[in-house]
This record gives sequence, C-alpha cells and structure tokens, in this order.
Amino acid sequence: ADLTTQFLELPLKNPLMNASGVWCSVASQLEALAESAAGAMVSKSCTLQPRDGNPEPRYRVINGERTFGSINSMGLPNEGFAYYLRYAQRHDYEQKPLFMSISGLTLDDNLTMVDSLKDAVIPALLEVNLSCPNVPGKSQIGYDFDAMDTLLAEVSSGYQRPFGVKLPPYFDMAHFDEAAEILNRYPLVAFVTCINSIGNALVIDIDSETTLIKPKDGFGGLGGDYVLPTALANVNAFYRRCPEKTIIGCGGVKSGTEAFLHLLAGATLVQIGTSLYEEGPGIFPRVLDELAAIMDDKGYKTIADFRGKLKTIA
Ligand SMILES: O=C(O)c1[nH]c(=O)[nH]c(=O)c1Cl
Repeated sequence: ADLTTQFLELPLKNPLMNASGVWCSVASQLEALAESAAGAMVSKSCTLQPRDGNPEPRYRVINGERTFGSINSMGLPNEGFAYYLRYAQRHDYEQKPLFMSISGLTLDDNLTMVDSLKDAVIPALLEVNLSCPNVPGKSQIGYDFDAMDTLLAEVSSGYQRPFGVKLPPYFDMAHFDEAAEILNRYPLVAFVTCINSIGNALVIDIDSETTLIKPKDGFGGLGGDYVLPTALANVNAFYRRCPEKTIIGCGGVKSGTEAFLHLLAGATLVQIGTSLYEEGPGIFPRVLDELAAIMDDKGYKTIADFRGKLKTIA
C-alpha cells in the first residue's frame, strides 16, 4: 500500500503525526518527532510567556485489564512562544511539515503570537487551539461561539494566510451546524483538527476512593479508547459541513484500525495522543505497518481510494 498523502498541497510520506501536547514540549522531544517515522508533527500549544502548568499528578492512564485511555489536567505547561518559534526556525521542513500550536490566555496574546509567526516567514503551519479544558477559570473558546467568531476574524486579518483550528468535541447537531457555519465564513481557516480531549471528566480510584489527578478536584480531559466514537463523529460532521476545508482527525488512535477509521470518516491526517504518550515515537512505524496491512487486505492501493468514503445504511 502507498501511504503517501498531501496536506494543503504539501507532499507527506504518510498521514500520521502526534497530537499537540504529547511528546512535543521540549527540543529533545521535538527532535525525536522530527527523526521519527511520523509524516508531520506539531509542537505543544504555547502561551506568550512560559508556564509551569497545574500541580501533579496531572496526567494518568486509566487501566483495567488493559489501558482504556487517559485523563489530563496539565494546565498548559509550556516553554513559551519564543522557545517554539526558535525550534520552528531551525526545523528541517524537507524532512516533514511542522505545525505550531498556540493557545493564548487572551485574544491579545494570541494576536501577538500570530503577528510574530507571520513576521518570521517560516513554513510552519499554525494550529490555533480553541479547546484547552484545563486552565482553571478559563472556559474553552470552542464552546463560546461569539468568542470563536471574534478570534477567527482577528487571526484571519492579522495572519493573512491559511491556518487551522483545534476544536473541542461537540455532542449536538445544532452545535456542529453552528460551529461549521462560523468556520465556513473564514476561508483562511484551511484545516480543522477534531477533537481535543473530552473535557472535565472525572476518574476515581475505588481502593483509595480518591480522584486520579490533583488539579480541579480531579476533573480533566479524557483521551484514548473512550473518545474514539466521539472523535469519528466530529471528524465526519465537519468533513460533511466544511467541504472546502481539510480535516485532521485526533482521538482514540492506537493502531492501524483507528487510523483507517479516521481516514474513512474524512480525515486527511491522523494525530496520536494517549498511545504516543505511553508508547513513544516507536508507535509510528507500528501503526503505519498496520494501516498498510489493512489497506492491502481491502485492496486499497492509496489513501485516496477510501478517504472520506464512509458508507451509511440506505
Ligand atoms: O492541559 C493542557 O495543557 C491541555 N490538555 C488537553 O487535553 N488539551 C489541551 O489543549 C491542553 Cl492545552
């Protein structure tokens, strides 16, 4: 099977990349991703100034007879925008495309980062995070449609080139419709990454009768197996509603199977979060081999043979 693909006319060796926040917070991790088999990569969502984030424990996998997923309330710990811009300025774009994720604490911070990125004139692709669920006191822009509209208008006029957004999961058809209606009014929004973690879940340990993580009384973003059906729904909902935009799928990918399903649902690229956190960049060749085997079994030579071709029941 031929796993090559394209993203906004850029040729990629394959459709896999990391999810922002996982294995991408410091230079050594970014360099490991650059060396890995991933077709693309994204840096940790950054704020203008460095942040320590929330107190630990703030990330946990949820295990039974196997790992079902993860819960995190990192609180946007990052080295600050200038650090990731410095990495983006020395990244080898021939090796693979680099996305830079920003998640400013204010509209002004986002616009300051966008201006600096525009002036840097580098091929990094901007992913504006509208969906961090874990900064105490900050609600998600993705769930405030007026704030989302304003941010997209301001970033479009400030950046004046294609960019993308990282969306939270939506759970209601009216919300898919309203979010897509806003996105479709901004032609510079070239891609949409669905989904971020399912926010403010609560995982409890029965033996200690205690929450698994410390921040926010144990409320945190859910990832892994738990979120796959919601992730596929959001990928397909925006794939149907935003025909001019490219969809990046994220959520519940741990093998070739889930990567295939995201592509079938309409994703062009597929991000891996929880499973990458647990397995490390060695996950990429494994998932690629599994995806190729599935394609061979089904007689698909290229990703274009099946991408977006999800069938419904007549
Ligand atoms: O707590 C975090 O840092 C975090 N955690 C998430 O699950 N999604 C995000 O976008 C962010 Cl920014």
